[in-house]
Amino acid sequence: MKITLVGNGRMGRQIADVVAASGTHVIDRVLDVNDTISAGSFEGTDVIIDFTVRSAFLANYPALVASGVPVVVGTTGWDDVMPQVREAVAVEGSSLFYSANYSLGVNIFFRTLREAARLIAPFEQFDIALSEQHHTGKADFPSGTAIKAAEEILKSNPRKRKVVRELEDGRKLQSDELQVASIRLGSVFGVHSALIDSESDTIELTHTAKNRTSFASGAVRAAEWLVQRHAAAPGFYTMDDFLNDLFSA
Ligand SMILES: NC(=O)c1ccc[n+]([C@@H]2O[C@H](COP(=O)([O-])OP(=O)(O)OC[C@H]3O[C@@H](n4cnc5c(N)ncnc54)[C@H](O)[C@@H]3O)[C@@H](O)[C@H]2O)c1
Ligand SMILES: O=C(O)C1=N[C@H](C(=O)O)CCC1
Repeated sequence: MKITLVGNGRMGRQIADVVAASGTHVIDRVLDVNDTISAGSFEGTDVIIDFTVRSAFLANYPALVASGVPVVVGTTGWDDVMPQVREAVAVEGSSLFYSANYSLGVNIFFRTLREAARLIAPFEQFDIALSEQHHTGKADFPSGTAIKAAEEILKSNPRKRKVVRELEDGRKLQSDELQVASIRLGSVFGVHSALIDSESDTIELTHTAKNRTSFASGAVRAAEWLVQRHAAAPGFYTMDDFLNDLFSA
């Protein structure tokens, strides 16, 4: 595949390394903040992989989608505009794959968490909260991964109804509120924990990223899958579509 990278930061460079090491694909173009991006920027490329920042993604997604080239998006922090992005993909008949986290390990963590949240739901003695830690260069909080983990808990445990990202002094957390706490620390690649507590015990589920390789190799695998999928059925895809294929194969 000829891959165009949008974003030449920590993740863009990691993807270029993974692609170079694989010897299977090539990086066709690398576009960053000083490039003018339009639908025409992607002519002749097979797939676009975008790891930028919220503001860049909001500015660029109409061009990415209008190019007709399938797009894998790793950029986080734009969940609030998901309906508009889905609509643009449908109108253009293009394909876009989004995951807040392309690591297989994190996606196994999500499924484990979904089950844990379901199992504790009937037992009021068990409370649950989430924490995430990332490097100080990260622009968004909570992490996209933590937002997705929180969605899994809300779906599986009716005792939690809304997410609280920051606590205000003097206000107690309500029992139906799910706290998601964010820490920015040094060069941490990403640590996500679900903390389950009762009077008798604690259960902790933690995923710790040891480097960025699994994010990058997961994004490249998602790109391979999306190129095939786009040819058969263009649309908006997520990790669940990809993993359901992978796990059932
Ligand atoms: N989905 C995943 O698996 C996963 C993994 C790691 C990081 N991320 C997310 O990926 C994103 C990038 O992370 P990073 O650590 O590489 O960040 P980074 O800050 O190192 O890189 C972002 C890059 O985007 C570029 N950029 C800014 N504005 C642009 C524009 N208008 N057009 C094109 N490029 C532009 C910046 O110059 C920079 O090179 C973040 O949102 C992060 O949360 C997702
Ligand atoms: O380093 C980052 O930035 C990461 N961002 C993603 C998120 O917001 O969940 C994935 C983990 C690393």
